[in-house]
Amino acid sequence: MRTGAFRQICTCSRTTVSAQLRPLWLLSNLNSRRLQSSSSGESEGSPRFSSESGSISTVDSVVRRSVHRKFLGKGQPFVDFKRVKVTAGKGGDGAITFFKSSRNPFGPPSGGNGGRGGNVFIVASKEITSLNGVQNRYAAPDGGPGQGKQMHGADGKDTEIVVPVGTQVRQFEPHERKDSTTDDAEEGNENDMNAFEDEARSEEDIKIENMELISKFYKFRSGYTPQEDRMQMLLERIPYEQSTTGQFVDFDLTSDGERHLVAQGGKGGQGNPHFLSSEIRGPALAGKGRPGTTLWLELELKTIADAGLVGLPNAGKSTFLAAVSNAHPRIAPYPFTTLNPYVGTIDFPDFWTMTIADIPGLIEGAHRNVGIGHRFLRHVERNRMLVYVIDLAGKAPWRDFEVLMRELEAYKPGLTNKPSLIVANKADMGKIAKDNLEILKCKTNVPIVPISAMERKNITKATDLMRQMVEKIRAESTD
Ligand SMILES: Nc1nc2c(ncn2[C@@H]2O[C@H](COP(=O)(O)OP(=O)(O)OP(=O)(O)O)[C@@H](O)[C@H]2O)c(=O)[nH]1
Ligand SMILES: [Mg+2]
Repeated sequence: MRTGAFRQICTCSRTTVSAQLRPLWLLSNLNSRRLQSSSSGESEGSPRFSSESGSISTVDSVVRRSVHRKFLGKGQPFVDFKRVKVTAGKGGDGAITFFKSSRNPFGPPSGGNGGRGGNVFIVASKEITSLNGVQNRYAAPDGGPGQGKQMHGADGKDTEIVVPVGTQVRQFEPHERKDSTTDDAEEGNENDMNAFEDEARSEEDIKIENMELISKFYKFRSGYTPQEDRMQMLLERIPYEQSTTGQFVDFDLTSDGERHLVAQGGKGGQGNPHFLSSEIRGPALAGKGRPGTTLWLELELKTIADAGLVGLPNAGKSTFLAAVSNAHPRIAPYPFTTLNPYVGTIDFPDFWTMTIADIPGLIEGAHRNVGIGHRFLRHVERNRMLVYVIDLAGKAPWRDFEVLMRELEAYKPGLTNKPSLIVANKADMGKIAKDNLEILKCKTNVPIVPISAMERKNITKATDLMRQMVEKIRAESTD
């Protein structure tokens, strides 16, 4: 009896150790054994594998839990603000080559142009809901250099920054930029201007400066130095070589698939055939690729939904969202259960749909960022209509409503002018809820629908009213 018990303990501990040391090997082994057991009609917890079933269920439950967390959005932190440095690719240099043949060892110029540097685009996708996956830096690849036989370099591949729908993109200038990354073309121009302005400088200095400027835009075959008249010709060409400076970036991505160019790749340098003229018969120079645009962007995600749920913590916003839509938000009897906006879709029987956003609870002083109010308020801004979720079981629900209105107005004047509805929740709480409802009705003209989100009572009345309002807003916006 005692020996048997001891053997059983040994078997269990051996299984546990191997599960920790060789999880993959064990998992496949166990899975195949589980398959055998199910094909032979045995239940999962069959006594035959009793010592191992504990390990299987542990692994399974871990996997299941992590999948569950992922679906709830808990696996990845929600990010709604990010700063990003973006650099487009540099253009490739043009080539300095000549056709050669047995008859003509110094044939005509044949250098190909350099390829364009890769552009950087920003694309909106409804598949993602957070800026979490956006990196801090993006750099598109450079264009390829030109080759002999007039072969042009390949263009750099374009890079895409994928962001959620509702992201606002704005360019900003960080302090360090002034010194380190001023566009060298602009710098060159400035030098050029100064050269003419400063009469005190000697001709020799001007010559050196011009040569420096020219060498930013052109490359020469080793040992070749352009003569005076050619230097002048190259200086005159410089304005045409400069990359066009992009416009200030400031836009809003409001629909799925919307795509904007934010940083343009540098132009490729021209090959030496472009410098052929009646004076220059064998051009020993070519254009250099231009640098791509570098800029800093601020990305700010502001949820866009047809209706936004606004309420104090614990009012029952998430319970209402779960009752009316396909969403499964976390619901708990303590404040700030919801910390990130959560968008669900309400499907009506006639296949008409609308989106609804559960916004984290706001408290008094939210407009001063009390209770990280600013982070939450930014998600109220862009919903088409507002649904105030008020707790009828509270001490003075009408005051809660006043606080919410005040906070919204203080954050952004005019925000409360959006079409609104009050969903008076927890109407199942007996006399106190009934009395509070009567007082609330006297205090405001905003339509009120008493509901019990928990018991799913009067929900359809609320959603039908929301639909009417959204249909009206959509119709007005398309007019
Ligand atoms: N009696 C009653 N309780 C409700 C009702 N609706 C929600 N509750 C309860 O109220 C508590 C808070 O509900 P939530 O839906 O998490 O509230 P919330 O507004 O999302 O809260 P935060 O996310 O913290 O802002 C939970 O314990 C719910 O079960 C209702 O209609 N009647
Ligand atoms: Mg909630």
